[in-house]
Amino acid sequence: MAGLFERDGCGRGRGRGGWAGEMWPRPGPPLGRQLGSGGAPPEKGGSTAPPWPPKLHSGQFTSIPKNADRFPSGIDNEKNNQGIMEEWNQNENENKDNPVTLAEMSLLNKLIRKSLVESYHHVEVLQCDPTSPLFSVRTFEELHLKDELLQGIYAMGFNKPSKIQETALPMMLADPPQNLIAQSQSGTGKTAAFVLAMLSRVNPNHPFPQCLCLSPTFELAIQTGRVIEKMGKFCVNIRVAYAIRGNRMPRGTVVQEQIVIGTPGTLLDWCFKLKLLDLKKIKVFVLDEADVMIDAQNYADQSVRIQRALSPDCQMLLFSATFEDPVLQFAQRIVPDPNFIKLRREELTLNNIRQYYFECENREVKYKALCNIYGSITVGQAIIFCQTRRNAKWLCLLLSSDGHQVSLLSGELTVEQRADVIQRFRDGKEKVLVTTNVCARGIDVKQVTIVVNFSLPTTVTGQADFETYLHRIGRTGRFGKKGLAFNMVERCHLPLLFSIQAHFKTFIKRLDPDDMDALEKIED
Ligand SMILES: Nc1ncnc2c1ncn2[C@@H]1O[C@H](COP(=O)(O)OP(=O)(O)OP(=O)(O)O)[C@@H](O)[C@H]1O
Repeated sequence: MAGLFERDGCGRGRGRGGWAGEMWPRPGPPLGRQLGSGGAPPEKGGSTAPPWPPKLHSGQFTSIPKNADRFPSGIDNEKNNQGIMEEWNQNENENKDNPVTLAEMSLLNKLIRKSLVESYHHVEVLQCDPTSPLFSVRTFEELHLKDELLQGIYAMGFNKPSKIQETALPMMLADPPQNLIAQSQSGTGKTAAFVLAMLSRVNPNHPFPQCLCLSPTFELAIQTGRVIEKMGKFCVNIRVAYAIRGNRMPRGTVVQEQIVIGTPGTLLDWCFKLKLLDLKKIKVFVLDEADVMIDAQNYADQSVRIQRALSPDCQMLLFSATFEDPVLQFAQRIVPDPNFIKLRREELTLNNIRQYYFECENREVKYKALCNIYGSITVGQAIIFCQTRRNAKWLCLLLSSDGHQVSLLSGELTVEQRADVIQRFRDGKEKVLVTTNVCARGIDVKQVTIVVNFSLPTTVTGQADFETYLHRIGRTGRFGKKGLAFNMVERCHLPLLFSIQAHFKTFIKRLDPDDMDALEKIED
C-alpha cells in the first residue's frame, strides 16, 4: 500500500448529507388495469408513459457505479491515485450518505425478495370478541375462494398459506367482515393476504370502486398494484385504478375500477376535491405499511380523513412491519373494534458474533489489516461498512485492483440499482460488498460470514451509534450460525469502541493487524 494517499480518520469534520438518488426514473403511472387478461397493457386512452417497469440492463451496476469512472483504468498507478485521492479529499463534505428512509428500505426489500421470509415465531392473536371461534387454515382450498382466484394463487407458485396468512385469511374473509390490525416482519405474506381479501370481496358486475388500498409512496403503490394484477390475472372484469401522483383525472370522470390503490394525498383529491368516488360504497379499506406511512410524511391525518367518510360497516384492515407506540396509536385511531394478529419480529443479537478490533493509525493500515484477514481466514462473503461514499469508493478500487470481486453500494444509486447490486451479491457474483449505511438494515444475505466496520458508526453528534452497530454486524451470525465482526479503529476513536462494548455488555477483543498467527487462530 506504500505511496497511497495518507489520511488520518481522526478529527475530520462531519459532512452534510449528500443524497443525490432519485427513487428511480419516473415514468407516468398506468391509469387503470384490466385484470383477467394475463397482465394487460395500460388501458386505451390511458398513460402515454414509457414502458413500466423501467428496464435494467444486465451487468450495468455490477461493481463500481458510473460516476466512479474518473479513475484511470490502471488504478494501480500510485501517482495517479494519489492525485485523485487528494482532490477527492477536498470535497469530503459531499460524501456523507444519508440514512435510507423506511419507504426506500421497504421498496428495496420488495424489489429483491423472490419468496417468503422464513419465520420461526408464533402468531399471537387478540380477538375483539374472544367468544367467537378462531379459525386457522392449512390450505387455500379451505377458504372456499372463487376458482379464478385460486388459479391466480397457484399461478403465483403459492402452495399453502404462510404463517400469518393461516390466521389472518379466515378472519379477513369472515362473514360478517371483521376488522384487523396485523403486524409481522417484511416478507411474511401480508400483501398477498390483503390482496386476496380485496379480490374475493369485489363484485365484478358492479362498475365502481369497492376496495380502497392506501400505500405510503408512489413506488410502493405500484408494487402492490402489480400483486393485485398478478393474483387477479384470471378474474375477468375486475379492474384496478392507481390514485397516484401524475395520474390526472378530470373532474366528472367516472371511476369504474373496483379496486383503487393510491397514496393518501392523491386519494384525498380524488375523493373530496374531484369527487371521483363514493366512499360510502367502499367495502374494504386497507392501510398498508402503516409504519412507513407515519414515518414518510404526515399521512396519518389524511388517512383518518378518508377513513371517517367510509360507511360504518366497511371492513378496515391495517398492516405494519413494526408495532412501535406511534404505529399502534395510529392503528387504533383508524380501525374500530380490531382483532390483532402479531408475528414477533426476529430480534437481532450479538450472542453468536465474535467481535474483534484493530487499532489502526490511518486507512492504509486498516486496509493492510483487511488484507491480513483475507490472508489468514477463509472468508465466504463479506460486507464492509465505510462512513463516507468517498472512503467506500477508495476501498472498492483498492480491493478490485488486488483481485477481489467487489461491488459498491452507496446512496447515490437509485433504489433499483441498489436492488440489482444486492441481488448479484446474494447470488455470489461478488464476494465483497463495500457500502455506507444504505444496506445496514433489513437486507438479509444469509451467506455473509464476516462484517467489517472500516469506520465505526457514529450519530450526528459524534457519539457511537449503537443501533447502527447492531444492525451492521447483526447481518452475520444469523439463525444460529457463527459470525465474525472486525472493527478498524483509529486511536482517537477508541472511546467509541469502548462505549459500544459497555452498551451491549459484550467483549470486543483486540488484535494486532500484523499478527497473522493470532488471526489464523480466530477460526479455531
Ligand atoms: N403463501 C405463500 N406461498 C409462497 N409465497 C408467498 C406466499 N405469500 C406470499 N408469498 C411471496 O412471498 C413474498 C413476500 O410476500 P408479501 O410481499 O406478501 O410479504 P409482506 O409481508 O407484505 O412484505 P412487505 O412487508 O415487505 O410488504 C412475495 O414474493 C410473495 O409473492
